[in-house]
Amino acid sequence: MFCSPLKTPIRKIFQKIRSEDQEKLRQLEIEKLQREREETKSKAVRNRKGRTPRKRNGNTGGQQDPVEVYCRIRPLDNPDAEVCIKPLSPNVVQLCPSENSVAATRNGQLREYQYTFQHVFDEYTSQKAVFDYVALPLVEDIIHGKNSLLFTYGITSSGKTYTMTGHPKDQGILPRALDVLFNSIGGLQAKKYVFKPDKMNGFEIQTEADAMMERQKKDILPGICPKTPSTPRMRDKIDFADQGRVCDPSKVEDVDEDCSYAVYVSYIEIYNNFVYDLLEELPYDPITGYRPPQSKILRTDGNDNMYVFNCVEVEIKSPDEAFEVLYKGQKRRKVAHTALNAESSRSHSIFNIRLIQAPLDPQGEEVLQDSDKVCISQLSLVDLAGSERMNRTKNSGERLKEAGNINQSLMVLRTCLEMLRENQNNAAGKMVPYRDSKLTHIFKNYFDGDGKVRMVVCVNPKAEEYDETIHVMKFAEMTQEVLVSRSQQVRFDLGLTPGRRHLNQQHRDAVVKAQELGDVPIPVMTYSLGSSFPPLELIHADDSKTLNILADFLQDRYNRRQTLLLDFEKKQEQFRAILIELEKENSELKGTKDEMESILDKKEKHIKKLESKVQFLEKKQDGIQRNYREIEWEKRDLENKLQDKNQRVLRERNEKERLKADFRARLEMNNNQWEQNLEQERKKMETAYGGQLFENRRRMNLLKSIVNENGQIETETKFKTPVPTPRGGRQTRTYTTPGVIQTAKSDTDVSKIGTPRSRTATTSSVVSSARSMQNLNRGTTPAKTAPYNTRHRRSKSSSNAEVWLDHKPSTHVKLDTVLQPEMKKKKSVSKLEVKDTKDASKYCLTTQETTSNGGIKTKLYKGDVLPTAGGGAAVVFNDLETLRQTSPPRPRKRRSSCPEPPADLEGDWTDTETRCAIAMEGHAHKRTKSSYGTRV
Ligand SMILES: Nc1ncnc2c1ncn2[C@@H]1O[C@H](COP(=O)(O)OP(=O)(O)OP(=O)(O)O)[C@@H](O)[C@H]1O
Repeated sequence: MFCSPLKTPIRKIFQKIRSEDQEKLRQLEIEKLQREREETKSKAVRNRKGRTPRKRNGNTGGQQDPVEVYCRIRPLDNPDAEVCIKPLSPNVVQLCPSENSVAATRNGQLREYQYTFQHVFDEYTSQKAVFDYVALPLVEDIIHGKNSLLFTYGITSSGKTYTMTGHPKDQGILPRALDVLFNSIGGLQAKKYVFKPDKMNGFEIQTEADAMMERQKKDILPGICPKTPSTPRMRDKIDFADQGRVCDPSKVEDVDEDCSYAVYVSYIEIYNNFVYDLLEELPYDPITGYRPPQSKILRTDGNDNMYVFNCVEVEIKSPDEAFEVLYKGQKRRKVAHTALNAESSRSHSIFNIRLIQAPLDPQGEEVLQDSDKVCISQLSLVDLAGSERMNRTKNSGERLKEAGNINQSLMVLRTCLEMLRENQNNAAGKMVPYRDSKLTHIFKNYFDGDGKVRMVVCVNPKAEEYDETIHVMKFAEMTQEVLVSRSQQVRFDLGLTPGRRHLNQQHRDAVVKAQELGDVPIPVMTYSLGSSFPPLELIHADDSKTLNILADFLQDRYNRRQTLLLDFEKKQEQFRAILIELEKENSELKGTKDEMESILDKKEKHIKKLESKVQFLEKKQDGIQRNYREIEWEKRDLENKLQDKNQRVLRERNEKERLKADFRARLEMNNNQWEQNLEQERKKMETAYGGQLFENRRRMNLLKSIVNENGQIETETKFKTPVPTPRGGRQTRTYTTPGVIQTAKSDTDVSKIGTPRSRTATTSSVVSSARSMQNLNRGTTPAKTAPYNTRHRRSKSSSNAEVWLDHKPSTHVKLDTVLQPEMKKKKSVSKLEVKDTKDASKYCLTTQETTSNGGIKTKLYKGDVLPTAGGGAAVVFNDLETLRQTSPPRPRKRRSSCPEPPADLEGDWTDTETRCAIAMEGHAHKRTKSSYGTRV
């Protein structure tokens, strides 16, 4: 089938293809540019991730500061108790031994010792004062990118934990430090996960988009889909405000606003010289409960800093979050009840606050994506376990072991500091045994590196504590002599506009306002050189103060101008680079455009060619369609004719069927007619036979008497005629000579009987004539009584005209019997052929068999040959002659009047008759209903 062509739309299709091609080219160009940009971006990201972040970018500048030691005396539990220590001045304490002290008993004299510290806090000093004095400068340092270590030292129950942590209502250094830190950087914090730990003590920077993805993954999604109970999350949130916590309002002023900040905390303890992570989520087993924590190992990072490997660091965004972490860690901390302290710390705890800061990008929007410009500063707040005398604590078992380890680690700390001092004073260069204890190993960086180290020596003024306190004082005094390198404040001199975060915020606010007001033009970002000039009026000629203020102001203004110029130049450079890039892109695009235009020209030419080809094909298609229509008409015409013929054939077939049925009906009618006629004939014959039978019997008796007289002839005559039963079946009636009655066993027997009569003759004597019997029979039998085929009449010609077909098998033995059948005209055959039956009207079959007494019995079956409708012949047997040859003749005996018939007569006769039913014609036919003959 051909489709109808769409001539006009083809042009439109071509135009569409052309425009699609152009569009595709444009898209390809855009994709190419995007790919190039992404590649450059990913290269930048790869370069960024490959670097290890620097810990800090300041240098020591060769300056050193001694470890600052503060002394805090706790109040007595019993105000009336004797004291062994009293502050003499803000820096000096005096240690007075009690009379019971070991030193007093040993020396026998009560000697007083004075110790000078950075500051001495008496028992009335508040937590706030201690914090402001000791820890606030350290918080300032951490914000300025410096490291600091603050630890509390003292004997057990001297107030170390109280000083470091305090109570919710009376907070110690740690919570206050967190408060101040968040008060200072709260609004300058980067979004969560912008700074991400690299698990090697460093941090990497993520874009805000990546950080948002991580927030969704870690914080939002687990909240939406809570974890299974087998891995319990953090304990329920604690509201610290409910516990009466009062925030410290202090704030560090000098914070770089053009930086972004993030706070990470970790909480570890050193217990029995093993490091444990107090914030680690312990695996939970429903049967055994929480699994015990695994100790951590210490490692050195790329900057030779010690850190706890695989330690959990939590990013916190508010003091409350920090307190949750602190609370969680404290619950896990090893605390025990001892004789000297109800809640004695059995481990050294270290709470690390790490502040990560990085400058903002030039727009003041996001963190600058440069890992080299990241500063990590750390404040370690350490609550040491208290040294204790074994005999005083009366510890045993586990507590005793703990105490041993605590004392051991404190001893190592003492040794390390002594060694350091010695090295610093004498340049001894001895190896400091930091590795002897985890406590000293972990703080190695603070003593070897730069930063600030402060110690608060806590003292219990109880007189009984004198002997131990004196050791603490000695250690504290010695520690003050150890020098630690000073850190420099971090400054990111990148030449970026100072105050860009603030300006950006102002600009954003202005844009929002302008959008709200509608018509007002959107303001552009402006840069300022700082505040206006200070008052310049000189009070007197030597007013150096005003001049100094002016000089500072001008210096600051100059600095700002320089920074702005730098920023401007940098931006110019960037702009130029972008312009060059764009110019390159432009020229490349021009080249591509020319290329594309030439491709387009080629394609247009190709399209024109295709259009002319299409026109030619359209014409060709028109011609083909015309032909197709004509063929279509012809086809339809032929189909109509074929349909007519089919109908005619169908009609004729129906007519034939009808004729056939008609013919069959007529045939059946004729058959019925014939059957009725036959039935009538049969009935007539039966009535005729009745009279004839009587006559035959009479004659038979006559014949018997003749035979008896001569004693030579034995004759038996049997007639079997089927008589119709009242029910339409057949009944067999046997006629025989008197005294011999034979009855057929069944209808089958009757049907087997082919001839109505039989005769037996012996040849051993002269004989009577069977012929006379034959004639007798023939004379009494009416010709028309033949029951088998009414259509073929028996020949009525004389015996002279009869032509016999004498059928003798080749094995026939000729006997010299006197009595022979009379066959005037005969044709002898040993093998019967159909053609032999053509001229014959009579048929005789001769068979021979030996008898039991050695004689030969010859049987002659005779019958009429009748032509059949199929062109063959049928033999109706009607006579049987039996010739017996016996030897030698026995003396003559008088026979009984009714001799017994031979026993085998009936069977033989029947058997042979069956054998005679041989097909003589070349084709098969159905058996007729007649039981007297066999049609062949
Ligand atoms: N300055 C102080 N003002 C009021 N109470 C204090 C002070 N110092 C300590 N205390 C109290 O003294 C007790 C013991 O103090 P703390 O637990 O802090 O001692 P410690 O040195 O940490 O002991 P340990 O080494 O055994 O852990 C606590 O009940 C605490 O409240």
